[in-house]
Amino acid sequence: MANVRLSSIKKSFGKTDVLHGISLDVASGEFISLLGASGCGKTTLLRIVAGLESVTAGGVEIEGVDVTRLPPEKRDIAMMFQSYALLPHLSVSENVRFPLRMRGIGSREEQAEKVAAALETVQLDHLADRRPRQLSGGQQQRVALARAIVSRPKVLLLDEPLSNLDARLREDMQVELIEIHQRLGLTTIFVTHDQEEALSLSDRIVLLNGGKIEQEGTPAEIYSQPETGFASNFIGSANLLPAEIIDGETGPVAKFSDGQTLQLALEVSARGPVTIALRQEDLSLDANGDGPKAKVRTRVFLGARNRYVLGLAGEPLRALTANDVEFSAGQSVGLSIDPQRIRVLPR
Ligand SMILES: Nc1ncnc2c1ncn2[C@@H]1O[C@H](COP(=O)(O)OP(=O)(O)OP(=O)(O)O)[C@@H](O)[C@H]1O
Repeated sequence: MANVRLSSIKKSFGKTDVLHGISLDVASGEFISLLGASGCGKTTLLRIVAGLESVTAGGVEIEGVDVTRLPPEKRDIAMMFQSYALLPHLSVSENVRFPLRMRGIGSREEQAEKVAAALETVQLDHLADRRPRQLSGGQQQRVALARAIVSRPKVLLLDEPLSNLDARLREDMQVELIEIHQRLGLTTIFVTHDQEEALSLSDRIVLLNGGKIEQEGTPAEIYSQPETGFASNFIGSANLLPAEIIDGETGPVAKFSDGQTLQLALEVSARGPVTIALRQEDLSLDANGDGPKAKVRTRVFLGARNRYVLGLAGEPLRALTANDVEFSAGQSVGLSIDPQRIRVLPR
């Protein structure tokens, strides 16, 4: 049974349609990410699951029970936001106990046991008596996480919970979230606009675009088989180039507007106008390469890598290389790419 089932959810605010019919099953114990650009409706969808927002049409089921009209406290879910809103006058353990108290779950002793277990899960048991202001941002984040998991909700909803943390802490918390999820097996819906975060954390990614599901699949599927230009560009920020597929001497080739061609995999059956998606990290540059020639426009030094911006058939083309690959502006370089890594998308 699906743990969470969303059926044809629509949401409008006044005359603005924000969600256009979202259907989604989340399996028990699954970690799913709602990924998309700002304004695509991720938070609205999460708030609908939580019961903080009503639907305009459609329904929400949790473990087979229709909860569409139930208030948040009757849904057995927990939500953690970007701003974690701890109560400043309460200690860490009192903050974590708060949802148990509000819902009258268990005796005082049972509550204390649950609080201790939740604090241990997020490795904060030694700071139980501190006040929030005596903690670092990352520690406060963990208190909020402990508070969210203390009642072992059926569904854990996380809305960009790591976006206030600096890069290093964020990576640590990502690893911690994965471990906690593995240990507790909570069904989790995670909202993010960060593709790397979605790729590294999720069992499944649901890519949203303008209030609709653009594509869903495992991180590997979404990364290596994007089905649309939007998906290719959003995940791994691919280069999207207009081209025409024609039959070359050794199978299909993509012909660009300047007449240059790029070899495609033999099994590509499309012919005619298409969009070719080339990932930045899949392109190799070689001064003497025999692939299509592109002209170097700029180089951006990224530390471990270089990003080159080149021009191919009048279109900008970005390529990531090792940091010791040196070309100068204006230089013409040959491109090569494994034909299997080239995605052909309908135009
Ligand atoms: N209460 C509201 N009243 C009117 N419009 C709203 C309301 N809440 C959200 N919206 C609009 O709905 C759209 C989707 O908002 P939502 O917050 O769900 O997007 P999001 O994908 O989570 O974006 P972000 O990553 O920026 O939070 C936006 O255009 C937003 O302005």
